[in-house]
Amino acid sequence: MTIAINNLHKRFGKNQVLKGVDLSIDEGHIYAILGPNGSGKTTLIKSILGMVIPDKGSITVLDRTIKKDWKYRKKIDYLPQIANFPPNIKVKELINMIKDLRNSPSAEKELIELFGLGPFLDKKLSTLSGGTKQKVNIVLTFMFDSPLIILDEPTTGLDPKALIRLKELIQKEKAQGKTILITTHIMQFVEEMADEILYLLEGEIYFKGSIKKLMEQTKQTNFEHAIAAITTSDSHA
Ligand SMILES: Nc1ncnc2c1ncn2[C@@H]1O[C@H](COP(=O)(O)OP(=O)(O)OP(=O)(O)O)[C@@H](O)[C@H]1O
Repeated sequence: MTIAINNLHKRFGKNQVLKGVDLSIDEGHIYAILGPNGSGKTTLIKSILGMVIPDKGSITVLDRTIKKDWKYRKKIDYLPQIANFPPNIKVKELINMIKDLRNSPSAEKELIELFGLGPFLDKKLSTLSGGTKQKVNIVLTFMFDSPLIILDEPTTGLDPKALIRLKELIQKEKAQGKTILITTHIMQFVEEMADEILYLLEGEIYFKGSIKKLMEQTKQTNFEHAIAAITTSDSHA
């Protein structure tokens, strides 16, 4: 099992965001973490990354309890929802900086080509468009070869060509046996990419299963409608 989460709780002040999340993630699949705005998707992801400290519960990543060992983070490639990099550095400086920090083999050249970033390498980050910045973030995420990939809203700002490239890239990683977690509000992306849906609601995993299972349980023929119908049907995990 790639990730095992038991009875995870997290509160910010009076806001109890996670109220006992139980979850197991198997190797080699693409999981879509879904749920309404503010349901705790990013909080769950950050807990797995050790960036949010849970109040209660346990998380193991690649068979290690994460509390005791931060080194597991080297095995995760993470694309944050909002990346805050220094605005005055150039794209190639940023790529080199991240390479130095990770000190692992990296394959940035092919990715720079894939997303047409060659002409932007000498440009400062502050001068890039939102979509171009996202392409840079995608390069930074995928240039390492980690068994676990976590993508928080990866499609933000991407044009159709870049979106196709991203989808191909994710499928390629899956074919290599990697485990991929994705949050997104783009249901077409989920329908095309996800093997399994994890639906967070009111601090718990409300539904876990394939798209087929979701359609059957909600008695819907359209995926977007099935997602919208989760809470009104008897789909509780
Ligand atoms: N560092 C923090 N301090 C205080 N509250 C926080 C913090 N991080 C998240 N929250 C709150 O926790 C709740 C869940 O936020 P989170 O970002 O995990 O939701 P989400 O499901 O990812 O939402 P979205 O779909 O809008 O991205 C929200 O009410 C948010 O305001």
